[in-house]
Amino acid sequence: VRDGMRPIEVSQVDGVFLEKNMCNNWDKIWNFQAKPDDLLIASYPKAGTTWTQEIVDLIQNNGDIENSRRAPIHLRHPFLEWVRNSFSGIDEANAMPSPRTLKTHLPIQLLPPSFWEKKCKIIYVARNAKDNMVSYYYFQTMNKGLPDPGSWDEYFETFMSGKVMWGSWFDHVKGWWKKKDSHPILYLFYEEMMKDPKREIRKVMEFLGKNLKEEVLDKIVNNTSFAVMKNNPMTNYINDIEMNHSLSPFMRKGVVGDWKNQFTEDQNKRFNEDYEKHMADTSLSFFEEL
Ligand SMILES: Nc1ncnc2c1ncn2[C@@H]1O[C@H](COP(=O)(O)O)[C@@H](OP(=O)(O)O)[C@H]1O
Ligand SMILES: CCc1ccc(OS(=O)(=O)O)cc1
Repeated sequence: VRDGMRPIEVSQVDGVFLEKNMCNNWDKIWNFQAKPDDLLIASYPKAGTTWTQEIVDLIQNNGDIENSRRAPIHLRHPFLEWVRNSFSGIDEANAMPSPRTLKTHLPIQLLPPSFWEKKCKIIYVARNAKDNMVSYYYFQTMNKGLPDPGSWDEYFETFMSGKVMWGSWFDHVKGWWKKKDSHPILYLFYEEMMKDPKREIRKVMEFLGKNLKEEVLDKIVNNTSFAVMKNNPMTNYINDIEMNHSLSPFMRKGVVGDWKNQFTEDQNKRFNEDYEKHMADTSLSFFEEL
């Protein structure tokens, strides 16, 4: 597939749509050598990745705000599979001293096997499909490093068929959910993070084996709020040359239930029917409003 309007070509690895550069570099990605003390943050795109990254970074830095503002978030945590011009997430990760925190959007079956072999800790964050779809639509609108989404109605079909970058939302969230029973994976939900951020931040802290004082946790809650991250140039991607924030800001709304402003009644009905079928074989469930 070639997107004529943008400098991007899309291809597939094992039936999952990925940028062509990633597919051409697939051997290098697949053979990436993880280390036992690597921490991986994994997610479907637009599920709350950046939010989770900032929480993790602040916990690792014992709540030191200045330290977490040392660099934009994408430089603090290499985006493993991303390849662009001279940039390679794998090269960035290989050049980084340990302990490393890495980011990926790969579905479970495409994660380099060394992460399993080295028993690396993984934090996965998931978001309800409807809000995730709306957020992804606006992100593809503003990010010319991703395919043009077309109209909302067109995108609705594309998303439902899983023909988006990093593949089907359904396969992604279900695959990672299943794996958590046999591997150290902390599975977070965007909606739970919205409902009780301190409780979820504490979970991350415990998973990382840290013990921070209450006041430090409160500081992390405040500094990872939507409002603070939206104004923080180290988390809001304001200087990313591929993103046009005037079309839609990276830090867009940051709420649960925004899908109600986007889905038509018909789309909601169709979505719910398909959803039932796709999710019949999993114990995983989501809140789509708070
Ligand atoms: N601190 C925060 N609190 C709540 N939502 C946040 C957040 N930081 C980012 N987000 C939201 O998370 C989504 C981006 O996810 P990712 O980091 O995986 O790309 C966007 O959702 P919306 O587009 O719904 O606003 C963004 O606004
Ligand atoms: C186009 C590069 C890019 C940047 C960020 C992405 O997703 S997320 O913000 O981490 O969810 C995806 C692609």
